[in-house]
Amino acid sequence: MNSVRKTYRIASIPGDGIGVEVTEQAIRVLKRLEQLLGTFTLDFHNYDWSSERYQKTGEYIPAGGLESLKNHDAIFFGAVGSPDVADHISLWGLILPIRKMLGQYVNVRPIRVLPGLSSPLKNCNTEDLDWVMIRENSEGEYAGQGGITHEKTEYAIANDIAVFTRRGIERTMRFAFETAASRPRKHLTMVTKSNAQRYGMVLWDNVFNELAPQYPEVKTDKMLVDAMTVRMVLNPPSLDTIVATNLHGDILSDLAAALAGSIGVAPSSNLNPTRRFPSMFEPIHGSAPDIAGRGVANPVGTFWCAAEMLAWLGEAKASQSLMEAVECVCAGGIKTKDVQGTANTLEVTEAVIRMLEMDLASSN
Ligand SMILES: NC(=O)c1ccc[n+]([C@@H]2O[C@H](COP(=O)([O-])OP(=O)(O)OC[C@H]3O[C@@H](n4cnc5c(N)ncnc54)[C@H](O)[C@@H]3O)[C@@H](O)[C@H]2O)c1
Ligand SMILES: O=C(O)[C@@H](O)[C@@H](O)C(=O)O
Ligand SMILES: [K+]
Ligand SMILES: [Mn+2]
Repeated sequence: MNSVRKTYRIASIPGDGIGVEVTEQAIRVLKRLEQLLGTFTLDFHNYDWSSERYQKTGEYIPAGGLESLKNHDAIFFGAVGSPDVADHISLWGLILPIRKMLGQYVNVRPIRVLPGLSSPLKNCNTEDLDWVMIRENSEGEYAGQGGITHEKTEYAIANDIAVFTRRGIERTMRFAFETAASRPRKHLTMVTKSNAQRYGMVLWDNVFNELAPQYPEVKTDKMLVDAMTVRMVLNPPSLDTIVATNLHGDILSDLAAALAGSIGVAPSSNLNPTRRFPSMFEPIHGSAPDIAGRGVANPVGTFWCAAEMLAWLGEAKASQSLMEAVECVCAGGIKTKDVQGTANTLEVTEAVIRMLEMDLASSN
Protein backbone atom coordinates (compact mmCIF):
# COMPACT_ATOMS: atom_id res chain seq x y z
CA MET A 1 0.00 0.00 0.00
CA ASN A 2 1.30 3.45 -0.87
CA SER A 3 0.86 5.83 1.99
CA VAL A 4 1.44 9.54 1.61
CA ARG A 5 4.06 10.89 3.96
CA LYS A 6 2.42 13.72 5.85
CA THR A 7 4.21 16.91 6.83
CA TYR A 8 3.12 18.81 9.92
CA ARG A 9 4.08 22.42 10.41
CA ILE A 10 4.85 22.96 14.08
CA ALA A 11 5.47 26.37 15.65
CA SER A 12 7.85 26.00 18.58
CA ILE A 13 7.89 28.68 21.24
CA PRO A 14 10.44 27.66 23.90
CA GLY A 15 9.91 30.90 25.87
CA ASP A 16 11.89 31.34 29.08
CA GLY A 17 13.93 29.48 31.69
CA ILE A 18 13.50 25.73 31.74
CA GLY A 19 10.88 26.09 29.00
CA VAL A 20 13.81 26.49 26.61
CA GLU A 21 15.71 23.53 28.08
CA VAL A 22 12.87 21.01 27.95
CA THR A 23 11.53 22.13 24.57
CA GLU A 24 14.92 21.72 22.92
CA GLN A 25 15.21 18.16 24.21
CA ALA A 26 11.64 17.25 23.27
CA ILE A 27 12.25 18.44 19.71
CA ARG A 28 15.36 16.23 19.55
CA VAL A 29 13.27 13.26 20.64
CA LEU A 30 10.53 14.09 18.12
CA LYS A 31 13.03 14.44 15.25
CA ARG A 32 14.57 11.05 16.10
CA LEU A 33 11.12 9.49 16.26
CA GLU A 34 10.34 10.99 12.84
CA GLN A 35 13.52 9.42 11.40
CA LEU A 36 12.88 6.06 12.98
CA LEU A 37 9.28 5.81 11.80
CA GLY A 38 9.73 7.46 8.40
CA THR A 39 5.99 7.96 8.05
CA PHE A 40 5.67 11.71 8.70
CA THR A 41 7.73 14.90 8.82
CA LEU A 42 7.67 17.46 11.57
CA ASP A 43 8.59 20.81 10.11
CA PHE A 44 9.49 23.01 13.10
CA HIS A 45 9.48 26.81 12.90
CA ASN A 46 11.11 28.41 15.92
CA TYR A 47 9.69 31.61 17.41
CA ASP A 48 11.97 33.48 19.81
CA TRP A 49 9.08 35.01 21.75
CA SER A 50 10.44 35.38 25.27
CA SER A 51 10.95 37.76 28.17
CA GLU A 52 14.35 38.62 26.76
CA ARG A 53 12.72 39.70 23.53
CA TYR A 54 10.14 41.69 25.49
CA GLN A 55 12.91 43.53 27.35
CA LYS A 56 14.62 44.36 24.06
CA THR A 57 11.61 45.26 21.91
CA GLY A 58 8.71 45.94 24.29
CA GLU A 59 6.66 43.02 23.02
CA TYR A 60 6.43 39.28 23.37
CA ILE A 61 4.47 38.71 20.17
CA PRO A 62 5.47 40.95 17.27
CA ALA A 63 2.85 42.47 14.94
CA GLY A 64 1.27 39.74 12.82
CA GLY A 65 2.62 37.02 15.11
CA LEU A 66 -0.69 35.49 16.10
CA GLU A 67 -1.74 35.39 12.44
CA SER A 68 1.45 33.57 11.53
CA LEU A 69 0.78 30.94 14.21
CA LYS A 70 -2.44 30.11 12.42
CA ASN A 71 -0.41 28.73 9.51
CA HIS A 72 0.70 25.77 11.60
CA ASP A 73 -0.78 22.42 12.49
CA ALA A 74 0.21 22.72 16.15
CA ILE A 75 2.15 24.86 18.59
CA PHE A 76 4.76 23.41 20.92
CA PHE A 77 5.28 25.72 23.88
CA GLY A 78 7.75 25.70 26.79
CA ALA A 79 7.03 28.29 29.48
CA VAL A 80 6.99 32.03 29.97
CA GLY A 81 8.05 34.04 33.01
CA SER A 82 11.17 35.82 34.17
CA PRO A 83 12.27 37.38 37.44
CA ASP A 84 12.97 40.55 35.41
CA VAL A 85 9.39 40.99 34.13
CA ALA A 86 6.22 41.17 36.25
CA ASP A 87 4.36 37.86 35.94
CA HIS A 88 1.11 39.44 34.75
CA ILE A 89 2.98 41.15 31.92
CA SER A 90 4.58 37.91 30.73
CA LEU A 91 1.43 35.81 31.05
CA TRP A 92 -0.76 38.39 29.32
CA GLY A 93 1.99 39.14 26.80
CA LEU A 94 2.40 35.62 25.48
CA ILE A 95 0.53 32.57 26.66
CA LEU A 96 -2.92 34.01 27.36
CA PRO A 97 -3.31 35.83 24.00
CA ILE A 98 -2.46 32.59 22.19
CA ARG A 99 -4.98 30.57 24.20
CA LYS A 100 -7.67 33.18 23.64
CA MET A 101 -7.09 34.33 20.08
CA LEU A 102 -6.68 30.82 18.72
CA GLY A 103 -9.89 29.63 20.37
CA GLN A 104 -8.12 27.06 22.57
CA TYR A 105 -11.06 26.86 24.90
CA VAL A 106 -10.22 23.69 26.79
CA ASN A 107 -7.03 22.77 28.56
CA VAL A 108 -6.70 19.02 28.91
CA ARG A 109 -4.44 17.89 31.75
CA PRO A 110 -4.07 14.14 32.12
CA ILE A 111 -2.07 12.85 35.05
CA ARG A 112 -0.99 9.42 36.29
CA VAL A 113 1.63 7.97 38.58
CA LEU A 114 4.04 6.83 35.88
CA PRO A 115 5.84 3.50 36.31
CA GLY A 116 8.95 3.96 38.44
CA LEU A 117 7.64 7.16 39.98
CA SER A 118 5.97 7.44 43.34
CA SER A 119 3.24 9.53 44.82
CA PRO A 120 3.97 11.40 48.06
CA LEU A 121 0.74 9.80 49.29
CA LYS A 122 0.99 6.56 51.21
CA ASN A 123 -0.35 3.53 49.31
CA CYS A 124 -1.05 5.41 46.09
CA ASN A 125 0.09 3.23 43.21
CA THR A 126 -0.05 3.66 39.44
CA GLU A 127 -3.61 2.37 39.20
CA ASP A 128 -4.86 4.52 42.10
CA LEU A 129 -4.32 7.90 40.48
CA ASP A 130 -5.30 8.14 36.83
CA TRP A 131 -7.14 11.37 36.15
CA VAL A 132 -7.78 13.80 33.37
CA MET A 133 -8.61 17.34 34.29
CA ILE A 134 -10.56 19.46 31.81
CA ARG A 135 -9.85 23.10 32.58
CA GLU A 136 -12.00 25.81 31.00
CA ASN A 137 -9.40 27.88 29.15
CA SER A 138 -10.94 31.14 28.01
CA GLU A 139 -12.96 32.85 30.73
CA GLY A 140 -13.54 32.93 34.50
CA GLU A 141 -10.97 35.09 36.29
CA TYR A 142 -8.84 34.95 33.13
CA ALA A 143 -11.41 36.76 30.98
CA GLY A 144 -9.35 39.92 31.03
CA GLN A 145 -12.05 42.19 32.39
CA GLY A 146 -11.24 44.41 35.33
CA GLY A 147 -9.09 47.33 36.19
CA ILE A 148 -7.55 49.54 38.80
CA THR A 149 -8.38 53.11 39.65
CA HIS A 150 -6.87 55.55 42.14
CA GLU A 151 -3.71 53.49 41.73
CA LYS A 152 -0.91 54.30 44.16
CA THR A 153 -3.27 56.17 46.48
CA GLU A 154 -4.86 54.92 49.65
CA TYR A 155 -8.14 54.72 47.71
CA ALA A 156 -6.83 52.20 45.19
CA ILE A 157 -9.60 49.92 43.96
CA ALA A 158 -8.91 46.92 41.76
CA ASN A 159 -10.91 44.03 40.38
CA ASP A 160 -10.59 41.05 38.06
CA ILE A 161 -14.11 40.16 37.03
CA ALA A 162 -14.92 36.46 36.80
CA VAL A 163 -16.84 36.05 33.56
CA PHE A 164 -18.97 33.00 32.83
CA THR A 165 -20.99 32.64 29.67
CA ARG A 166 -23.48 29.90 28.85
CA ARG A 167 -21.66 29.22 25.58
CA GLY A 168 -18.26 29.10 27.23
CA ILE A 169 -19.48 26.76 29.93
CA GLU A 170 -21.45 24.50 27.60
CA ARG A 171 -18.59 23.85 25.17
CA THR A 172 -16.25 22.98 28.03
CA MET A 173 -18.79 20.74 29.75
CA ARG A 174 -19.58 18.89 26.51
CA PHE A 175 -15.89 18.26 25.99
CA ALA A 176 -15.64 16.97 29.56
CA PHE A 177 -18.63 14.63 29.18
CA GLU A 178 -17.19 13.29 25.92
CA THR A 179 -13.80 12.77 27.53
CA ALA A 180 -15.39 10.95 30.47
CA ALA A 181 -17.47 8.79 28.09
CA SER A 182 -14.29 7.78 26.23
CA ARG A 183 -12.57 6.51 29.38
CA PRO A 184 -13.18 3.09 30.91
CA ARG A 185 -14.66 4.37 34.17
CA LYS A 186 -16.94 6.99 32.56
CA HIS A 187 -17.01 9.13 35.65
CA LEU A 188 -17.06 12.93 35.69
CA THR A 189 -16.59 15.14 38.74
CA MET A 190 -17.65 18.76 38.38
CA VAL A 191 -15.76 21.23 40.55
CA THR A 192 -17.51 24.40 41.66
CA LYS A 193 -17.74 27.13 44.27
CA SER A 194 -21.44 27.87 43.92
CA ASN A 195 -21.93 28.20 47.65
CA ALA A 196 -20.01 31.47 47.75
CA GLN A 197 -20.16 32.64 44.14
CA ARG A 198 -23.85 32.82 43.52
CA TYR A 199 -24.08 33.93 39.89
CA GLY A 200 -21.30 32.66 37.63
CA MET A 201 -20.76 29.43 39.53
CA VAL A 202 -24.49 28.76 39.75
CA LEU A 203 -24.72 29.11 35.97
CA TRP A 204 -21.75 26.72 35.74
CA ASP A 205 -23.60 24.14 37.88
CA ASN A 206 -26.88 24.60 36.02
CA VAL A 207 -25.36 24.05 32.58
CA PHE A 208 -23.66 20.91 33.88
CA ASN A 209 -26.95 19.61 35.31
CA GLU A 210 -28.81 20.40 32.08
CA LEU A 211 -26.29 18.51 29.95
CA ALA A 212 -25.88 15.44 32.17
CA PRO A 213 -29.03 13.63 30.91
CA GLN A 214 -27.61 13.83 27.36
CA TYR A 215 -24.71 11.61 28.49
CA PRO A 216 -26.53 8.83 30.37
CA GLU A 217 -23.47 6.56 30.24
CA VAL A 218 -21.43 9.05 32.31
CA LYS A 219 -21.76 8.89 36.09
CA THR A 220 -21.40 12.33 37.66
CA ASP A 221 -20.78 14.01 40.95
CA LYS A 222 -20.14 17.52 42.17
CA MET A 223 -17.48 18.89 44.53
CA LEU A 224 -16.95 22.29 46.06
CA VAL A 225 -13.38 23.18 45.24
CA ASP A 226 -12.16 23.33 48.83
CA ALA A 227 -13.46 19.86 49.60
CA MET A 228 -12.06 18.69 46.25
CA THR A 229 -8.51 19.28 47.50
CA VAL A 230 -9.26 16.96 50.42
CA ARG A 231 -10.71 14.25 48.18
CA MET A 232 -7.76 14.43 45.80
CA VAL A 233 -5.38 13.82 48.69
CA LEU A 234 -7.37 11.30 50.70
CA ASN A 235 -9.23 9.33 48.04
CA PRO A 236 -7.49 9.50 44.66
CA PRO A 237 -9.05 6.28 43.29
CA SER A 238 -12.52 7.85 43.59
CA LEU A 239 -11.72 10.34 40.78
CA ASP A 240 -11.48 9.88 37.02
CA THR A 241 -12.40 12.84 34.76
CA ILE A 242 -12.65 16.26 36.37
CA VAL A 243 -14.07 19.50 34.95
CA ALA A 244 -13.13 22.81 36.55
CA THR A 245 -13.05 26.52 35.85
CA ASN A 246 -9.98 28.23 34.50
CA LEU A 247 -8.62 29.26 37.90
CA HIS A 248 -9.70 26.17 39.81
CA GLY A 249 -8.30 23.96 37.05
CA ASP A 250 -5.00 25.82 37.12
CA ILE A 251 -4.59 25.29 40.85
CA LEU A 252 -5.94 21.75 41.08
CA SER A 253 -3.78 20.55 38.20
CA ASP A 254 -0.59 21.60 40.01
CA LEU A 255 -1.84 19.69 43.06
CA ALA A 256 -2.68 16.69 40.87
CA ALA A 257 0.81 16.72 39.37
CA ALA A 258 2.42 16.89 42.80
CA LEU A 259 0.29 13.97 43.99
CA ALA A 260 1.50 11.99 40.98
CA GLY A 261 5.12 12.70 41.88
CA SER A 262 6.15 16.04 40.38
CA ILE A 263 4.93 19.05 38.49
CA GLY A 264 7.72 18.20 36.05
CA VAL A 265 5.88 15.21 34.57
CA ALA A 266 2.52 16.80 33.81
CA PRO A 267 1.44 17.73 30.27
CA SER A 268 -1.29 20.00 28.99
CA SER A 269 -3.07 20.45 25.69
CA ASN A 270 -4.67 23.81 24.96
CA LEU A 271 -7.19 22.57 22.45
CA ASN A 272 -9.29 24.24 19.83
CA PRO A 273 -11.65 21.27 19.41
CA THR A 274 -13.16 22.79 16.25
CA ARG A 275 -9.67 22.59 14.64
CA ARG A 276 -10.25 25.98 13.05
CA PHE A 277 -6.93 27.14 14.50
CA PRO A 278 -3.96 25.15 15.83
CA SER A 279 -3.87 23.76 19.34
CA MET A 280 -0.95 24.30 21.71
CA PHE A 281 0.92 21.73 23.77
CA GLU A 282 2.94 22.71 26.85
CA PRO A 283 3.99 21.21 30.17
CA ILE A 284 1.88 22.58 33.01
CA HIS A 285 4.90 23.96 34.82
CA GLY A 286 6.39 27.43 34.43
CA SER A 287 9.88 28.68 33.69
CA ALA A 288 11.22 27.61 37.12
CA PRO A 289 13.81 30.36 37.58
CA ASP A 290 15.03 28.56 40.72
CA ILE A 291 16.52 25.71 38.66
CA ALA A 292 16.86 27.29 35.20
CA GLY A 293 20.26 27.13 33.49
CA ARG A 294 21.43 24.10 35.45
CA GLY A 295 20.28 21.40 33.02
CA VAL A 296 18.33 19.53 35.69
CA ALA A 297 14.73 20.18 34.70
CA ASN A 298 12.54 17.14 34.29
CA PRO A 299 11.72 16.85 30.57
CA VAL A 300 9.10 14.10 31.04
CA GLY A 301 6.12 16.48 31.13
CA THR A 302 7.25 17.96 27.82
CA PHE A 303 7.82 14.52 26.28
CA TRP A 304 4.30 13.58 27.37
CA CYS A 305 3.09 16.81 25.70
CA ALA A 306 4.88 15.76 22.54
CA ALA A 307 3.00 12.45 22.67
CA GLU A 308 -0.30 14.30 23.19
CA MET A 309 0.51 16.52 20.20
CA LEU A 310 1.22 13.52 17.97
CA ALA A 311 -2.08 11.95 19.01
CA TRP A 312 -3.93 15.18 18.23
CA LEU A 313 -2.28 15.28 14.80
CA GLY A 314 -3.50 11.74 14.14
CA GLU A 315 -0.16 9.96 14.60
CA ALA A 316 -1.39 7.41 17.13
CA LYS A 317 1.45 4.92 16.66
CA ALA A 318 4.14 7.54 17.10
CA SER A 319 2.38 8.91 20.14
CA GLN A 320 2.13 5.49 21.74
CA SER A 321 5.75 4.60 20.96
CA LEU A 322 6.96 7.82 22.52
CA MET A 323 4.90 7.39 25.68
CA GLU A 324 6.01 3.77 26.03
CA ALA A 325 9.66 4.81 25.71
CA VAL A 326 9.22 7.55 28.33
CA GLU A 327 7.54 5.11 30.71
CA CYS A 328 10.29 2.49 30.21
CA VAL A 329 12.95 5.07 31.00
CA CYS A 330 11.13 6.15 34.16
CA ALA A 331 10.61 2.53 35.17
CA GLY A 332 14.32 1.93 34.62
CA GLY A 333 15.15 4.61 37.18
CA ILE A 334 16.66 7.17 34.80
CA LYS A 335 15.00 10.14 36.45
CA THR A 336 15.67 13.71 37.48
CA LYS A 337 16.04 14.89 41.04
CA ASP A 338 12.43 16.11 41.46
CA VAL A 339 11.37 12.46 41.11
CA GLN A 340 14.11 11.11 43.36
CA GLY A 341 16.59 10.36 40.59
CA THR A 342 20.12 11.50 39.86
CA ALA A 343 19.99 12.00 36.08
CA ASN A 344 20.00 15.38 34.38
CA THR A 345 17.76 16.60 31.55
CA LEU A 346 20.15 15.40 28.87
CA GLU A 347 20.60 11.94 30.36
CA VAL A 348 16.85 11.37 30.53
CA THR A 349 16.51 12.60 26.94
CA GLU A 350 19.26 10.34 25.66
CA ALA A 351 17.77 7.37 27.47
CA VAL A 352 14.41 8.03 25.79
CA ILE A 353 16.10 8.28 22.38
CA ARG A 354 17.98 5.00 22.97
CA MET A 355 14.75 3.32 24.04
CA LEU A 356 13.00 4.49 20.86
CA GLU A 357 15.92 3.25 18.79
CA MET A 358 15.75 -0.18 20.42
CA ASP A 359 12.00 -0.41 20.00
CA LEU A 360 11.67 0.97 16.50
CA ALA A 361 14.92 0.44 14.61
CA SER A 362 14.33 -3.32 14.53
CA SER A 363 10.74 -3.02 13.30
CA ASN A 364 11.70 -0.85 10.27
N1 LIG B 1 2.15 28.38 31.10
C1 LIG B 1 3.28 28.90 31.55
O1 LIG B 1 4.17 29.21 30.76
C2 LIG B 1 3.48 29.12 33.02
C3 LIG B 1 2.94 28.23 33.94
C4 LIG B 1 3.19 28.43 35.30
C5 LIG B 1 3.99 29.48 35.71
N2 LIG B 1 4.51 30.33 34.78
C6 LIG B 1 5.48 31.37 35.15
O2 LIG B 1 6.72 30.74 35.49
C7 LIG B 1 7.41 31.49 36.48
C8 LIG B 1 7.74 30.63 37.67
O3 LIG B 1 6.53 30.23 38.29
P1 LIG B 1 6.42 29.29 39.56
O4 LIG B 1 7.74 29.22 40.25
O5 LIG B 1 5.22 29.68 40.30
O6 LIG B 1 6.06 27.84 38.94
P2 LIG B 1 7.01 26.78 38.21
O7 LIG B 1 6.11 25.71 37.68
O8 LIG B 1 7.90 27.42 37.25
O9 LIG B 1 7.90 26.14 39.39
C9 LIG B 1 7.34 25.67 40.61
C10 LIG B 1 8.36 24.73 41.30
O10 LIG B 1 8.40 23.49 40.58
C11 LIG B 1 9.71 23.22 40.11
N3 LIG B 1 9.62 22.69 38.74
C12 LIG B 1 8.78 23.16 37.77
N4 LIG B 1 8.98 22.48 36.64
C13 LIG B 1 9.93 21.56 36.88
C14 LIG B 1 10.56 20.57 36.09
N5 LIG B 1 10.23 20.36 34.79
N6 LIG B 1 11.52 19.81 36.66
C15 LIG B 1 11.84 19.98 37.96
N7 LIG B 1 11.29 20.91 38.76
C16 LIG B 1 10.33 21.69 38.22
C17 LIG B 1 10.43 24.56 40.13
O11 LIG B 1 11.82 24.40 40.23
C18 LIG B 1 9.79 25.27 41.31
O12 LIG B 1 10.43 24.90 42.50
C19 LIG B 1 6.50 32.66 36.80
O13 LIG B 1 6.92 33.74 36.01
C20 LIG B 1 5.12 32.20 36.35
O14 LIG B 1 4.23 33.24 36.02
C21 LIG B 1 4.28 30.16 33.45
O1 LIG C 1 -2.13 30.70 35.08
C1 LIG C 1 -1.97 30.11 34.01
O2 LIG C 1 -2.90 29.86 33.27
C2 LIG C 1 -0.60 29.73 33.60
O3 LIG C 1 0.32 30.60 33.92
C3 LIG C 1 -0.12 28.57 34.20
O4 LIG C 1 -0.13 28.58 35.58
C4 LIG C 1 -0.67 27.33 33.62
O5 LIG C 1 -0.97 26.45 34.40
O6 LIG C 1 -0.78 27.23 32.41
K1 LIG D 1 4.20 25.83 30.48
MN1 LIG E 1 -0.60 26.68 36.37
